[in-house]
Amino acid sequence: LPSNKRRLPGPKPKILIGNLIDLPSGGHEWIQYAALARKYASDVLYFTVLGTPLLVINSFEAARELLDKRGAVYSDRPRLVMIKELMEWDWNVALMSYGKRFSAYRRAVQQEFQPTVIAQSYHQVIVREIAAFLGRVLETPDSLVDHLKHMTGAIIMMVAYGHQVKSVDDPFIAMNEAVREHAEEHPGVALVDVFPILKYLPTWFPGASFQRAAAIGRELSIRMRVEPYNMVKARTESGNAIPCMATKLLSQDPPLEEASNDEFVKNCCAVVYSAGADTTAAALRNFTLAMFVYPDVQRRAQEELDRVVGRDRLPTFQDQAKLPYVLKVMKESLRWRAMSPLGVPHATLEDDEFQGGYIPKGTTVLANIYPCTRNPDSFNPDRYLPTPEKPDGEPDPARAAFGFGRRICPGRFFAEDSLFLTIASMLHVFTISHPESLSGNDALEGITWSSGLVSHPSAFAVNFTPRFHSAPDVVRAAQTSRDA
Ligand code: HEM
Repeated sequence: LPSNKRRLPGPKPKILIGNLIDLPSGGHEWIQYAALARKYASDVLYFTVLGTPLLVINSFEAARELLDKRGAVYSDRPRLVMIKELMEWDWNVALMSYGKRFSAYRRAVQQEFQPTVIAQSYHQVIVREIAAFLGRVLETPDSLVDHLKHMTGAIIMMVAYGHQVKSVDDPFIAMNEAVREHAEEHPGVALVDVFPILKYLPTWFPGASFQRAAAIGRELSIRMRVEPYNMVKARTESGNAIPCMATKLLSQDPPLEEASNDEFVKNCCAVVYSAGADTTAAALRNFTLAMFVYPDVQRRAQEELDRVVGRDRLPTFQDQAKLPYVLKVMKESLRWRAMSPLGVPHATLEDDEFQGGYIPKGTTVLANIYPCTRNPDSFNPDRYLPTPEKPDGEPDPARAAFGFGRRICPGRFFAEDSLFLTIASMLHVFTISHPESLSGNDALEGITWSSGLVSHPSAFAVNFTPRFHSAPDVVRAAQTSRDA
């Protein structure tokens, strides 16, 4: 640090390695960062790792101030040698450095997922896949994880590529799963991110196992972009195109920043394919857990559904305005456990100062979403109701769960819509319960959440019991009418 600059709070760096051994690891890192923030009585923590600065933000206010209000400075992404350079995922707008090329991609993705387009073009896909999902849960209630993978994958594949997923063994779902597993085994911060020089080691070099991992990651990166895209191209050429994001972008000119429209469309659709399914599935697993941990919340939501929807049909998007409690259950599912607890790292484009401390250009910035929301442990949809002290209720958790500033998730409206209707439908059709009828903290015993870009709860057993006699008929009727 320049001698006239003050270092922000955080553990004292050691010679050469800096804070390498102070960085939380071994799971639930977001809780460890929050504890460090309390220890240093600061909502921002500053580390240096082998010369590279890292800032971890631990409060909503600091995240708003830095990432939202100072977006011109805080919207870059770090170098990420392993993912971007070795695995060659640099085509992915979520990882792209800030600049003209990024803006062109971001604009295209954002336009496809604004509320008017979603309502016009995608609601019907969501509605159809939810009916199919409910049917599968009725048939094999023990396979929730597979059913969620199937549904979220099917929605995204239809929206992005016009591809109808027929089973959880669909090759594109399997490919996405392979990417997810690979990312979990080889998390973003590999040794090569700390020592970029390692990138030049050949794969056969002892200790260069990351090179072999990178080779697999590279192959997946290519297949993921090329294979679904080629399918759309082949269908278009044979006159059987199904309207979707890919066909729409193909009919337009590429932005000036990109010479080839093929590449542009391939990259835009692949980012939606890679970012859109797993996050939504994680949110729905957290929701399911919360429902047997908090049976009173479940009951209140179901009373509202009985009042508004009755028992002859499934809930629809048109019911949303009349289902304020169910909507708050959805919001609370975004807050209770973050699907992406440390978000995607931002990076600074210029030197900056905050609370009297210095933040150099090129600092990696993590927003720890976990402490950004208060009372993290109780699932309480009533927290959003106005009180005399808080006339607007507590802040909408979507303002943290989807990240911040110019990099905020462009899929957030789409994600919230899919979550709302899935949650309303699951609550309408099923009583969700713990197999041994446990509730409260006892029902959470032993459950942990994975680290990584997307955080999933560990496996848990759950019972889905049709809530009323005709519930299976209501689902079957919805499947038939929506298939027609
Ligand atoms: C519950 C579901 C979802 C959650 C919790 C979620 C969360 C996030 C978060 C935390 C970020 C990082 C924001 C930041 O850097 O500050 C992000 C970025 C992104 N998300 Fe989502 N997301 C979800 C669903 C989706 C969906 C459905 C799509 C696609 C339609 C999508 C597309 C993207 C893209 C393209 C980015 C990169 C944005 C950029 O770098 O500018 N996400 N998301």
